[in-house]
Amino acid sequence: MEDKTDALPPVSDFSAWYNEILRRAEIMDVRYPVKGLYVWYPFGFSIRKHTYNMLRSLLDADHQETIFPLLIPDHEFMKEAEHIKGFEEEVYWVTHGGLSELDVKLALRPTSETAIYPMYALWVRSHADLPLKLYQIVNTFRYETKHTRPLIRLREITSFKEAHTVHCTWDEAAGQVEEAIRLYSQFYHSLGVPILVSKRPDWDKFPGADYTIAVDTIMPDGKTLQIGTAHHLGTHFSKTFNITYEDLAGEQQLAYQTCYGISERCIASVISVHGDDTGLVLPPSVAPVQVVIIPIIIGKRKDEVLAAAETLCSELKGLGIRVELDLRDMRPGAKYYHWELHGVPLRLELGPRDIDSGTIVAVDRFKQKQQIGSAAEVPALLEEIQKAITERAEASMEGKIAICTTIEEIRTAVESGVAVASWCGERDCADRIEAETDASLLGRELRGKHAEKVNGNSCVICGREGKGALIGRSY
Ligand SMILES: Nc1ncnc2c1ncn2[C@@H]1O[C@H](COS(=O)(=O)NC(=O)[C@@H](N)CS)[C@@H](O)[C@H]1O
Ligand SMILES: [Zn+2]
Repeated sequence: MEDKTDALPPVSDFSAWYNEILRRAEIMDVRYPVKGLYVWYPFGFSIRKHTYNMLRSLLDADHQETIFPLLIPDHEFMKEAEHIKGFEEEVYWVTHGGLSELDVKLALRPTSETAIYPMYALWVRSHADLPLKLYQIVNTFRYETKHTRPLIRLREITSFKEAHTVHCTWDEAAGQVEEAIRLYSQFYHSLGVPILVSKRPDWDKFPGADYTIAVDTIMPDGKTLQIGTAHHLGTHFSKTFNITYEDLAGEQQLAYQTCYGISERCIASVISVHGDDTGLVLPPSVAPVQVVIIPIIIGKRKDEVLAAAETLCSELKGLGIRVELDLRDMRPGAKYYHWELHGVPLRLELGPRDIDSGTIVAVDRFKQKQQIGSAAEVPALLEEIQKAITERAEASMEGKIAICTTIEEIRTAVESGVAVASWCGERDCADRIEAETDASLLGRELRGKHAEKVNGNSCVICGREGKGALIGRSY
């Protein structure tokens, strides 16, 4: 499925690079005949599998996984006014079963609040049932009218992890939102993807939420990608869906809720943030192939080399490493090209000379070469590569964040990344900043060290005292 006729576009031509890498590295096939729907190649699906295994292992510590129905009756979907306003232009409807028209039209879930919360109303009876913390990883459907793009803006979101929690008090729900962001930070750290956390301005929060905390990363073209969100829902939905619990005094109380979601944009971030002009660069944590062994087969010692390579391969498998032994009838160089394109973090070369000297040539994805003595050294090597990939991405993001004190500086900064500037918090100043820089006000930074550098400075628009805000172009 890969042709090497012309070279991969450089990452600096990001849009072309991104489209090409999805095909060349066999991640997604964009030729499916419905706009906004794409097909996972097995290799891409394997990246997804390892990535979502990581996410599940974090969630399963104190959430339970389940699955709710895809189809939502319109009378449930239309219950919460703000939620409807936010989604009525994006929701797909099913109106027929076979040849007969349905008496109740059914929404394809764009997100599952209105599928889940009627059931939560039946399940939640007492404070003893709380906190309730469930998640599902399902496909959801949004009739996106902006430019659709594989893994980034889909009409069928194939890997939508949505968690929905129920609590006794507003503060407990607020604590859960914090916990969700902590979990997302851990998840993205395991992918080596650096993040910016911010509280979205009120006009950008999730429909029906009290507030929204968002996780963004900066893509190679300087645009931000929102790769996770956590919402405090207050009692907006518990009022509408009558989710109440009996408290210790025997009184009925409205429950407080949160929900938080991640989609396959997490895969888009791993591909984009780490990729280089040679192809994918996959952190060992999620690489389908962590180590590839290339036997250097020379003439009469072929059998000896192959035997040594087989032994090395089974030793690595014994260490739980995802390893491929490439026995294809190709020049080593062509093999190197293939595995580098597929982002394999570590290549081991084994030839007669290496056998004689009892060493193995180890070449990491950044083409750093060294000799190792045995398979036992490989786990530590993979950890070093994980760290190197993470640090490289963190440095790259830091280089895309600029402290700004004027609109002109913001305008320049958002060409290649994110601006940090002082904002008074008023909407009309935010509108002016967005209009004059053609970028979005991402919000007040949380858990980060950038905004504090401009806290107390005067607002870049009105001059009143402001606090640091993040501004950037976004997908
Ligand atoms: N069309 C889309 N394609 C790919 N990912 C998307 C799309 N729309 C949203 N997302 C991702 O899904 C995340 C959660 O979506 S959301 O609307 O913000 N939040 C919810 O739906 C809440 N119910 C939390 S699960 C977003 O942060 C964004 O990263
Ligand atoms: Zn202002």
